[in-house]
Amino acid sequence: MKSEVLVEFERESLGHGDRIVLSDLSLTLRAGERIALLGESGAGKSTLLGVLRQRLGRQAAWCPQHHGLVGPLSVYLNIYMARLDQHSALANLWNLARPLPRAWQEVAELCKPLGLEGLMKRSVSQLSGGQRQRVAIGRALYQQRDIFLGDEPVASVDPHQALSLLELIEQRHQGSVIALHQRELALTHFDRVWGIAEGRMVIDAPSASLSLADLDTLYPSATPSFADASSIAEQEHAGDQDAPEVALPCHRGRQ
Ligand SMILES: Nc1ncnc2c1ncn2[C@@H]1O[C@H](COP(=O)(O)OP(=O)(O)OP(=O)(O)O)[C@@H](O)[C@H]1O
Repeated sequence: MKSEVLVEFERESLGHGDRIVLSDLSLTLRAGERIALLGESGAGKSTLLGVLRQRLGRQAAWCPQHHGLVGPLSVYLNIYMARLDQHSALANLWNLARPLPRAWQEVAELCKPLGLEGLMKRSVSQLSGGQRQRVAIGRALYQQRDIFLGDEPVASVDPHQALSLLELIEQRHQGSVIALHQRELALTHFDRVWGIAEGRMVIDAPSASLSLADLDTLYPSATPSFADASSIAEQEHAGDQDAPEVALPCHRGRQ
């Protein structure tokens, strides 16, 4: 039996004002699905996530691409802000000046698996890019919603952290739609892949049925021919005996 349909698009066009980004979109998001959303920069991942967020409303936790954190405020307050609407105005005001013990404890428990426990009092403007990204994930987790929507939430962390963050997100949500560029993770840690290219959803398939080579087709501008690549290498490293070999983009996906 198929699970409940959460969002359905039927031959729709999505975009910004008069500008259409995705045409003729037919797509179904079902309860419990973990979806990796792939596509070149500018393909329309954020555009689709924005519409999903509108349609899912309070079912969805949101982790934006540029984090949306308030630099001068502490890690604690940035995470606490995710539930401002669940507390009274007085509690919120009090918390700005002096954290309430219960809220502090809740945020501290969340900070542990994010590796932020020693940083709760530090202002976000004093954190590294990866630490900020983990605060942004923490804020989305603190919303305690069913579905996690993330716009490249593991783009600034190392591969090991990316894995453990995805696992944490998975443990705490019934489903997710996550934009990312790590094709291996898309195949190994998600049920389904949505792939956008040239204004269309060109891949909508179980990850188990896809290969890295299939995902490479989403990045045409990152796949120069071997002849082109070696000619670039020759030009760039002419006369440079110790120059490193040019790494071909996406080479592991070729079969
Ligand atoms: N507010 C906006 N108004 C008009 N056009 C927009 C707006 N936001 C994005 N676009 C355009 O829509 C297209 C898709 O952008 P989008 O941000 O959805 O891509 P993306 O796949 O998320 O890219 P990236 O990986 O670089 O974040 C781009 O051509 C972009 O210039």
